[in-house]
Amino acid sequence: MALGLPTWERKARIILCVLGFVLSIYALHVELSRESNPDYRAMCDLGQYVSCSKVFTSRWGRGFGLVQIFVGQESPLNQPNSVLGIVFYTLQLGLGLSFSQRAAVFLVLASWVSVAGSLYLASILVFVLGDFCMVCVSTYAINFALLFTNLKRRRALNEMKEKAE
Ligand SMILES: C/C(=C\C[C@@]12O[C@]1(C)C(=O)c1ccccc1C2=O)CCC[C@H](C)CCC[C@H](C)CCCC(C)C
Repeated sequence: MALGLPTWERKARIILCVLGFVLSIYALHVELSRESNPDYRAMCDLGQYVSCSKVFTSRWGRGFGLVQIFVGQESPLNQPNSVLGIVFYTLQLGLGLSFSQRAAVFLVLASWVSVAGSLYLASILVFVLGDFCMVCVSTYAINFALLFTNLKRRRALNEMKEKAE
């Protein structure tokens, strides 16, 4: 079954998804800790302009700062970005282990959305918050690498299908 799929693809996916998942959990932990205690200092708070908790608790840290325009800040729909990240990496890992062609197409699409989201969040980071958030930048790198992995995978699955016909 796995014939034709590059062997590194599965390994790369597992590593990237686990990393992204752990970083998202950590971001969620920092955000919730900081919200309940303003004096909380996270490991990734290294200075005034290198502060992750400042970024996570900003208005862009929930629903990309966009959801609250439509539903209000306190709405249950306005979840932290990291919750979306947890869902995203879980899907990427779960569906990525199946050999379904349709799943592969969905993974590529979701990956493009995450890269667009990363570019958006990166520009907020640089131009609005003026902060360097290492956890954020790491997740952008993971999202780019995951897109590359997903594109490779879709191509390989397509070639397998053509050979079978
Ligand atoms: C920890 C993480 C992102 C980091 C961060 O978001 C954080 C936490 C944040 O508070 C923040 C504030 C201000 C500027 C930048 C930032 C961020 O950088 C994970 C998201 C990863 C990725 C950007 C998720 C993309 C999900 C897609 C929308 C998927 C859609 C597909 C669906 C079918 C599930």
